[in-house]
Amino acid sequence: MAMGMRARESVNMSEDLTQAIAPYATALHDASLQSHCSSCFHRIPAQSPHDMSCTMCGSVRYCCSDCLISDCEVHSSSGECCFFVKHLREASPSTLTEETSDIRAALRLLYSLETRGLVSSDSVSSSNRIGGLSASGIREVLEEGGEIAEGVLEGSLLMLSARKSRMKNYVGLSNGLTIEKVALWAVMTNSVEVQISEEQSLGIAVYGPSFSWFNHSCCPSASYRFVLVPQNEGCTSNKPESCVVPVSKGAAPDAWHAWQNEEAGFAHAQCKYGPRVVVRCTKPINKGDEVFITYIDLLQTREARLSDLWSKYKFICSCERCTALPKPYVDLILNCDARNLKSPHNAVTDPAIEDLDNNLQQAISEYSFLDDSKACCDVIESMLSENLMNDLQQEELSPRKYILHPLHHISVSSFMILASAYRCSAFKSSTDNLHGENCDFIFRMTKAAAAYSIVLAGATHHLFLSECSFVTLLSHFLLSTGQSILDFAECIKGETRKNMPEAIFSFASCSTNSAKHDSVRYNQFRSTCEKFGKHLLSLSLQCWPFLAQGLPCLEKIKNPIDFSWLGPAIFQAFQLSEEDSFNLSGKHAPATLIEQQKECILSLAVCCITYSKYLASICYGPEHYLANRAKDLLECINHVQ
Ligand SMILES: C[S@@+](CC[C@H](N)C(=O)[O-])C[C@H]1O[C@@H](n2cnc3c(N)ncnc32)[C@H](O)[C@@H]1O
Repeated sequence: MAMGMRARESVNMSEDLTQAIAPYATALHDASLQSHCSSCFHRIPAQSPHDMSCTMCGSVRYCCSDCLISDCEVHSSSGECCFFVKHLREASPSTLTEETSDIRAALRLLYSLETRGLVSSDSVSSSNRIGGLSASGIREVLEEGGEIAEGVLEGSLLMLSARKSRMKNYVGLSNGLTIEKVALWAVMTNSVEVQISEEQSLGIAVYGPSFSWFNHSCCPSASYRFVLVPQNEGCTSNKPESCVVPVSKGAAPDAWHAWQNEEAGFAHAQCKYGPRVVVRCTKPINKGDEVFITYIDLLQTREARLSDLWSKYKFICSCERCTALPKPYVDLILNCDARNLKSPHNAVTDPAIEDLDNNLQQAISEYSFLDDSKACCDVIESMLSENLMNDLQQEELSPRKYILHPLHHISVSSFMILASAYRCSAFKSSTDNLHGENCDFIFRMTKAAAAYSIVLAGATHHLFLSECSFVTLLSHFLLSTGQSILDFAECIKGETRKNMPEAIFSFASCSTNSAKHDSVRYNQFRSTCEKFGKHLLSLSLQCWPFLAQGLPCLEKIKNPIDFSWLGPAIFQAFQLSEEDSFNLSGKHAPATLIEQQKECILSLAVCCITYSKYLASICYGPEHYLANRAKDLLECINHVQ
């Protein structure tokens, strides 16, 4: 038996499908515990006169007395407070570095459900559900063993020990399951990362059926965003009617009971201040169709997506994208050797790709654990120099084992890491550069960051034109591309331009007033995206040779926005003018920095940011942090001009 959500009526893209849903339980990540309020998730200002912390464990902080009062019962009675005290006292130094938000959210969830009488051991045993939330896959994960199973076993023991002092009686289930294991697994498979700014996610939240019953698809029709309740204002629910209703594949009396409970306001009573989630439609949806969100990164091959979903959730995805035959264009292209670009349908997966993937993973871990961005860039660039195609004609004869092209998943992931690592190097260097000795180094790092982020955004845009669920990723990448190009424009601003004729965009965009009924017609959306694409293309034609110069891997890429130079099997996105086609042949644009190119670099930044703002308003609404950040950047540019 499984639950899902379907549309009550036909919905256009860019409409909110749900009201702001309050969480069942939340937990800040360990890294945010000292900087953010454990109740409302707002940042606690330095030296705030209202700031308070738990006097028992000292591990959670609150921004004001209202937040403390609303959270202290669940913090202490769930066992979270005791968990902090015991965990900090008894844990070995190695386990202290492990993230504990899953365990704390599970303690809180269990306490909230138990106090509402929503947990009975019989129903948990028979339905693999707790408080209406699915815990399906728990038997498989424990039988299979491995890291995740160990996490569930160890975490549930810590939960048990934290709850013991307050528990009236121990609840065991059949087959060695305990209520703690089920609650922890339910958190692992139903919780979402709470992201409210471009910084790292703050923590996790578990919502009731009205959010947790949305199933996954690799070509989803909806996205979600978080809304923090304004400080000191409890959330009053004046709820507009939701556009989705549950659908049950089989009889599910317990699940329906939980649904009715949530409808009656259980969650609001529990988490007065916690982050709300809103689901929004990113594609037109017909009445009665199931609505899907995504649980994973969509820019992966089918094999990687299936493996991700199996290891984290224990299900095999059978969505449209995973089962389509022949495979969809994006999946063919993400996974084929450059020599097979002419007939990607016939390509077979070469085992040599695993070595490249391992190299990449190794470089990523060096970057994230050792914070060594230089070593990371060296490893990835040397892999790309060896394996990224030079010229398609010659590659056909090449005896090399595997040849990458710029739309291959290894290349796209490499661009993503390089864009971030170069930006980080430039940033570190500029903060150390008080006397201006590193100017040349900073210039090179900033230019590399801008160039790699343009090709990342260009490759994602190309894939998005044939699979529009990449829209959310594209809006994020375009914003960071715009920011990287702006950093570079700042570096070369010596003789700043006076005007930017290419930067004036007059495309339809979302209204900035309401989040609910901003619906956009799909055809209008497609044509706006194509216009933005053409702008990106014409600007990149002028400045790409200069940006890629000195970066051997990028010099192989003739144009980072339109990839038709890769051959006729590559989906051609734009109707190119003769002049553009001539420029794309790579024989034309100069590789030195001339005045016109400087203008064009800034215009490219403006175009990326404006495009990102448009897409973010569609996916998340005009008040989302992404759209707001884009607005701020555009205002800043206008101000400087
Ligand atoms: C957040 S819940 C979604 C609602 C769930 N179907 C239920 O019955 O409550 C996540 C769980 O739903 C199941 N699920 C979600 N998407 C699925 C899909 N596309 N195919 C099969 N199972 C899926 C998995 O068991 C997953 O762990």
